[in-house]
Amino acid sequence: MNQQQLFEEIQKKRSFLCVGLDTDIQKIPPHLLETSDPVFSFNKEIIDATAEFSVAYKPNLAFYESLGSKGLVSLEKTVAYIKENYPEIFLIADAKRGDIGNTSNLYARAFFGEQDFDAVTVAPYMGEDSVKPFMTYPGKWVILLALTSNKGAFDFQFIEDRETGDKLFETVLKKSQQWGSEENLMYVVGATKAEKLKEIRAIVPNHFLLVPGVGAQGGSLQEVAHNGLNSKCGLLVNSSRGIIYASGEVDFAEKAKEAAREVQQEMEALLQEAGLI
Ligand SMILES: O=C(O)c1cc(=O)[nH]c(=O)n1[C@@H]1O[C@H](COP(=O)(O)O)[C@@H](O)[C@H]1O
Repeated sequence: MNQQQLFEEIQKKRSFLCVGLDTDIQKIPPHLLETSDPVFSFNKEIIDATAEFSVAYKPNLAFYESLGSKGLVSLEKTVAYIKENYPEIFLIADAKRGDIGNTSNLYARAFFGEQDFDAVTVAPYMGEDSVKPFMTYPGKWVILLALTSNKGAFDFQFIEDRETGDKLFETVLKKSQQWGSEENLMYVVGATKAEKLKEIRAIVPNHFLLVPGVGAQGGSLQEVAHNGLNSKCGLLVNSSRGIIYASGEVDFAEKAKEAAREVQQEMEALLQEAGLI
């Protein structure tokens, strides 16, 4: 999927919501535990309930890998289900990968060759040769960690370069633009750091940003949109727990739908206000 197609989906659905499929077996409603694949059963119902309000899904690999081979089967079935039933939806593997080039090549093959993800989250720490292998697949995207939503973001990401005065996350944004373009590179910016989005937009005016941290982590969608929207929306805002665990009972899918609709309606108003729909 290219940038224009993603923007058109956003306009069509009047939403830039990414639903995080962080499916924790310990939080799945008890009645689903009797099915042969509780994680997939949960995901399928969540997807069917929220697809009309979301333009992207983001399974976080930790939730699947932690279940061993069974979890990987649930993930594969989830990917296949989305691709078959909702092919217009942008599918992100939240894996935060990155290693020496030879190894990154195989990570890239895992997500883009073996599985049919549209994008994968990548850590920039090991530099250019660790990131570029993910960019060799046409139509596929790298989503590079820039300024993350967690407290630990302050450990390294704000360290200033003595020569340029740039903070580390600014260096990541600037340097990585030599590796890819706005057609294959997005950045993660946490919603909890929304006040930084204006400065970030000055460096990357046209790139899409994946913004996690609204909902359970308390980031403000309004602030994210006011500081981060660009002429093609340029934002995918993720909420995981705030949507998929809106209820832990038999009505979980219905409640997830309501939660997704609520966010979509707020997004629609923000898109209208910005003249994007
Ligand atoms: O790369 C990410 O998606 C990510 C980056 C970041 O800075 N902060 C962050 O929360 N995430 C992920 O986004 C999701 C947030 O989940 P909720 O807090 O439940 O909405 C989790 O899957 C996190 O691993």
